[in-house]
Amino acid sequence: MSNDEVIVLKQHCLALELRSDPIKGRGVFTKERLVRNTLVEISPILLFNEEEYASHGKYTILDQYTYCWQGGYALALGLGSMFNHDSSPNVGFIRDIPNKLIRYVTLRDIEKEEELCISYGNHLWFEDDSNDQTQVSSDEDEPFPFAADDD
Ligand SMILES: C[S@@+](CC[C@H](N)C(=O)[O-])C[C@H]1O[C@@H](n2cnc3c(N)ncnc32)[C@H](O)[C@@H]1O
Repeated sequence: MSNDEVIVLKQHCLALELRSDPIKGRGVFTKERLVRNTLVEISPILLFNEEEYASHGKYTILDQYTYCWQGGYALALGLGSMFNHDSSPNVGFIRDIPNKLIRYVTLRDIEKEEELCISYGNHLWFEDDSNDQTQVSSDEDEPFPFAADDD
């Protein structure tokens, strides 16, 4: 995929697209207006246990993608790994531990052409390029290992 190529996700029932940004990399955008509480994605997860993650995963690119999970760390398959961070997110996520899924739901109405973003929490490992950098506390929902471990 070249940097400016748009991938239309035809298999998805919502009109979502992956677009690339020179700083943030790939991100998820909507081509249609979405109302609050719309389920935009269900991602099955791949679970790495604590030992496996500590020995291997954390030394790889996985460390930029994995969510803290009961018993280890989880890689969201599908679009779940493509949501960029915004400190005022328009999408929330809910871990379904027994079913090993993450559900992503809109937190407000979202206009056509907006990027869909989640919050990674307050402990970022990169310079935040989101538009509104107001800090919000989301301690209960720190998705990434850096956020949980590096204090
Ligand atoms: C879970 S990935 C998101 C998908 C990623 N953009 C890609 O192309 O694979 C997390 C990475 O995206 C980038 N990223 C996400 N949100 C960002 C933001 N607000 N500002 C700058 N970089 C961001 C960072 O490089 C981060 O390590």
